[in-house]
Amino acid sequence: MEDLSFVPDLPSGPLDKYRKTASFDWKRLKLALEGDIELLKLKYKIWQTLEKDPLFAHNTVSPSVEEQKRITQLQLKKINEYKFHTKEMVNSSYSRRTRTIMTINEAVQSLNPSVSVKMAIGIYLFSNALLSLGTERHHKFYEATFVNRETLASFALTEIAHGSDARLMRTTATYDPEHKQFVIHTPDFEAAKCWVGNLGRTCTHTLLFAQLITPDGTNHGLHGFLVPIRNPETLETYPGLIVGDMGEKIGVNGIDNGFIMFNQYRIPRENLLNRTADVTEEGIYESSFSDPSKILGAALENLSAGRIGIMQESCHSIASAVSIAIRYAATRAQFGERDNEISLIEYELHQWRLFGYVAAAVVFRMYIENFSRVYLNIVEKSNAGLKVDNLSEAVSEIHAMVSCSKPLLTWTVLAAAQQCREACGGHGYLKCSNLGDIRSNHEATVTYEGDNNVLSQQTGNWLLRQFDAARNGGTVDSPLNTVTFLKDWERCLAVRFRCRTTDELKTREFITSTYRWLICWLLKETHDKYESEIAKGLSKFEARARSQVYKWRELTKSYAEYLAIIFFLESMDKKEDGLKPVLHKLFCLYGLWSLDQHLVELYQGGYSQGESLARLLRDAILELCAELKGEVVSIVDALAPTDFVLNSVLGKSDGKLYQNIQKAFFSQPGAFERAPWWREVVTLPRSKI
Ligand SMILES: Cc1cc2nc3c(=O)[nH]c(=O)nc-3n(C[C@H](O)[C@H](O)[C@H](O)COP(=O)(O)OP(=O)(O)OC[C@H]3O[C@@H](n4cnc5c(N)ncnc54)[C@H](O)[C@@H]3O)c2cc1C
Repeated sequence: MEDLSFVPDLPSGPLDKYRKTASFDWKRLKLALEGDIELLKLKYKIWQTLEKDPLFAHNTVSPSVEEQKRITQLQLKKINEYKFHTKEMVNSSYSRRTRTIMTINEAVQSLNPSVSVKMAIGIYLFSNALLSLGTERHHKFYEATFVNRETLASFALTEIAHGSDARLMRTTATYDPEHKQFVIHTPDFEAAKCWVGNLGRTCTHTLLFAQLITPDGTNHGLHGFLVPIRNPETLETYPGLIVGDMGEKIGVNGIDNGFIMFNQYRIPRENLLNRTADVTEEGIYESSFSDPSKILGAALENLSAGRIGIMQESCHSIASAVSIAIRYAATRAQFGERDNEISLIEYELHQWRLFGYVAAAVVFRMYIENFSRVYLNIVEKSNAGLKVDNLSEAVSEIHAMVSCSKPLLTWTVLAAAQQCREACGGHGYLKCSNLGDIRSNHEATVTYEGDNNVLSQQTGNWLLRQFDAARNGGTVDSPLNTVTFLKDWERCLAVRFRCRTTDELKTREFITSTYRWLICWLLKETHDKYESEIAKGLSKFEARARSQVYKWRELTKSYAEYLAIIFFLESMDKKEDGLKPVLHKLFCLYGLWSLDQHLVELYQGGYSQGESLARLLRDAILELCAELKGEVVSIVDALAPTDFVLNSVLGKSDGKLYQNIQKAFFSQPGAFERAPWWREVVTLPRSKI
């Protein structure tokens, strides 16, 4: 067994009562959730290093927005100086290097999400784009960004008037053969690029997406360009640019989101990222794709890694949120007798509100860990020119998986953060509970890198294509095996609910087969609805828009939940035996808790009749909550980062709730002082004037 002594022991205290009842060793579970001991060590090394550095000390009062930007940028610089990205890591295989980058990002995210977003966009997304969209001639920019950390970049796609619909964006890059340059231009404010992270104050370059126009006037669609923005020595923007900071947001204020307008701004021809398409010196357009939308697709596919990063960060946010709420629930008592009050964790209602999210935190973590591994292996093989069976089908399947999983995870984490805040009552509303910051810093993930409601529609497209193939005797293209069952869709749909006891529901067979029924039924419903709209004469776009509510959207959500479940199970089977009983309970709780939200469809589609499905399902959920009560404190010990990183007065691992709150109140700057503005509000009696 691995030596886990580098994970510090937890202090003894009031939480011991519930720690003693756990059936497993929390450090072993921690390792199982991380999936790799070297990466777990790296995380602790980062946390322990940053804890000692005053630049990373927590503030008791929120600094001004400008100050948050300054601190975030300084923190990023310092992280680069610490060189957690060792030479060995830079030179390791693609898959190892990316997993290490992702680990550094996650470790930093738990401490300050603004820094990790800055780093993810400014270094990783940009350098990844240079590798996948650029060629040899862009390698020096890769070196400057990824290896030497001299360049900080940004990613400029969104415009004021167009976000989700990238195709109609209006920034142009017109080729000038005389000077061998592209001329970038913004026709008006509605076409200004906006929301661009790092652009407002700091970035030196941006990866710009603009409509490429050749001298014959042909528009070849959106392409990626490498565009210098600021002098790296003075941080002054170059002439021909109007660049501004977007001001205060409702979260992640350490990031300088900016807008930009280009006034006939010239860049060298070589700054076109030309892996998929190029323009010759004379101005002739050459592409390996015949369809311009495919070029955009290839460019945006690069975002998959970014979306996986968002999912990993979301796993950390939910882990922190539930850790705070569970430790609070175990140490906070309300009602009962004096000296024998009842801890919140004993209440069934409280368990039901929180334990589903604890289960989600564990299932998501193992799902994403397993999925990232599969994804990176495929990319690595394909980059190395090795044969990957059905590569293009695998890429489509991965895109479909990511496009519904990012919505599922980010939405669930947002709901979890809110529930955890409420579960800590008034104290949860304190800034020093950290639940407010976890929630508001997480919130934007449901919108950026693809708005959830729009992004998940792409999963529906792919699922319906596979369903069509299955119905017409064609091939279901699912190299990752996520929907191979569609070949037997009629048999899946013939399954009926037959259980008589809750134990029969607490099984992988019940949960997975019910999900397969649900997906097949929703596919059929969505397909029928879509076809009926087409039959009325609507275009494909209109028919799709008319098939979203209760159909397409439910379908992609169910598929995402199914993915989480099957990838979790595959991972669980490889874990040590001592952890399997608790992991099985968490799996069952997540599966049944999620199915509970689909009861309407299960009845509507005739999967079950009568009251027993709803009754048994809900009884099973409550039984699982009761069974997990003795485990849950140790589960969150495995999920939680160090106390310094968790940064919550309610969630400290010593469980000394009231001592910790007192310390926070008593050390609040100026807490006991008379208000400095007291003179302005006191009305003195006339006689004393
Ligand atoms: C904190 C933050 C950071 C960001 N960073 C960057 C960055 O670095 N670079 C960058 O380029 N962009 C960035 N963005 C922008 C982000 O990518 C866009 O906000 C996102 O793509 C959504 O586009 P939009 O805001 O124009 O929303 P819209 O497309 O206008 O959507 C508004 C609403 O309408 C709904 N909607 C749209 N189309 C449909 C449809 N067909 N059917 C049903 N509903 C629909 C959407 O679901 C959404 O709820 C950032 C945004 C935020 C909040």
